[in-house]
Amino acid sequence: MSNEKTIKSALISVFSKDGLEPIVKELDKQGVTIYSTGGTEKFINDLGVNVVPVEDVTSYPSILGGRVKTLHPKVFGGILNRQNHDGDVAELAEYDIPQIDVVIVDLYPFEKTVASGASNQDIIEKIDIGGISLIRAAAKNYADVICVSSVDDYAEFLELISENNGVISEENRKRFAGKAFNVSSHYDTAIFNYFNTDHNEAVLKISETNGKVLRYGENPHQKGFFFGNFDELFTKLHGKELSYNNLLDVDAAVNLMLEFKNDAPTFAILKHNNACGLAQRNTLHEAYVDALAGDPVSAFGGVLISNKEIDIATAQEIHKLFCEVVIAPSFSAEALEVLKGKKNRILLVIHDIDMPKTNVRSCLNGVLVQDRNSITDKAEDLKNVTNIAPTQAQIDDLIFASKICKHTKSNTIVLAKNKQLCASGTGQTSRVDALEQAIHKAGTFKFDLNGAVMASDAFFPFPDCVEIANNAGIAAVIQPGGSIKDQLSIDYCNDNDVAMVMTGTRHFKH
Ligand SMILES: NC(=O)c1ncn([C@@H]2O[C@H](COP(=O)(O)O)[C@@H](O)[C@H]2O)c1NC=O
Repeated sequence: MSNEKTIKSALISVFSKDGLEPIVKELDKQGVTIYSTGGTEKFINDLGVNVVPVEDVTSYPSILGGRVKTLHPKVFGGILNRQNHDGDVAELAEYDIPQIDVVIVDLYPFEKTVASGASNQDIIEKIDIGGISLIRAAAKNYADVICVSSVDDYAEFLELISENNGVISEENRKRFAGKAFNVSSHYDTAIFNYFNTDHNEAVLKISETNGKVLRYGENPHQKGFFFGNFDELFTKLHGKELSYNNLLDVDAAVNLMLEFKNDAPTFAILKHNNACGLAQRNTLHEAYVDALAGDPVSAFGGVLISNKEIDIATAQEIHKLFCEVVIAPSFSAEALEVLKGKKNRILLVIHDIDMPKTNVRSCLNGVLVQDRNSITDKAEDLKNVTNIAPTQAQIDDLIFASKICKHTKSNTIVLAKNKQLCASGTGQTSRVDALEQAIHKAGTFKFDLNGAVMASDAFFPFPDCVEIANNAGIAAVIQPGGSIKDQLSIDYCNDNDVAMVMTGTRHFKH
């Protein structure tokens, strides 16, 4: 597939002029005729390079405030004609249409304008029409034309023309056409998603152009990729590349800690997406020590997150533990110095931005999409259903436990006391199993469950769980309620002086 073509003419119309200068100079050196639009033409002129205004080709001015400038048969004829087609060649001559061999476009920055919070009118004006049409036309006719559709490709294009003195193979023209359709489809996806903010259309369009190849997927024999903007959420200060499993744990950790964002110092340790330790204290150091006490065995190799700056005292404690990732809103300089002491330890500063409002996951031969679980149980939402009401300290613990429960794999039971996670049962097929796992674990790490509270992600279908919990010393329970047999659990609690509140909100996490 060699079919080489020598560049003799180029149409350049770019929003950002950054990085264009060396290309213009190289094209000029090779004697290429350059056509260009308003601002780009001025830029090229200012470089002292000869340039033909596109108006000279179209014999028409740029109109409607620039909405129409290259949209003309003489421009698109010059790009779309087939050079091996006698009819096309004759029409070019008949209508005095110049041949165009290269199209270089940088589109109006639609996504950036949306992200900047600009007005609707400003955003609409940043929907590029002429530029996207130039890209599509040039890419379609890659048999004769090369399309440079992004600033990201300038360096490669410059190398191609410099090395081969303007001669471009069909292979390269086709490759650049592929890049161009990537640019145009991504651009249109962004526009569609702007118009479909209320999800009125049951259509999912995701376009991620900065995919990252991961070392491997969940296991070494699986390929893995991450499609997303990691740098928007985090600044990575130190450590090895994040793996597929690290990313999943980081996601779980961030979502969990958002529940405690504005609270007193809180520290969480996660393993395989579930919290194995979490505590809230007056200082971060105490919070870390008590989070670790929740399960010092599971904490090995875990992901750590705090809602406050990591100070030196906390860092010195953390440094004794082998952990994969530490995430915090900031690190003091001394803390950073200590934590950098392990070469591979990943240190991430989390930025203050919102997480997406929807969750997406693969399902069968498609994807499932749902709203993010944005409900956090609050004291004012609790309905006391037992004769005795929980004390204020118990209410605080119930809310604390419920927040952890919401971010733990179902079925789950979370046991907590004095703002410390005592233990949880995670991802069990029965609620009783989850509770028994939690009680067993609490015993392993010597927690006294007398006076502790229990949170359940879903209702109790039978009174068995409250009975087992009461026998373990649990004093108060939080659950959504909604079982036809709720009364049996309520009766048991009343007979045994256990307080129970209902939230009306289920927190399944599958
Ligand atoms: N209206 C048109 O015919 C048209 N042709 C090219 N553009 C865009 O105009 C920009 C360049 O404009 P200028 O050279 O005037 O700075 C580029 O982002 C290009 O994609 C156009 N603008 C928007 O659609």
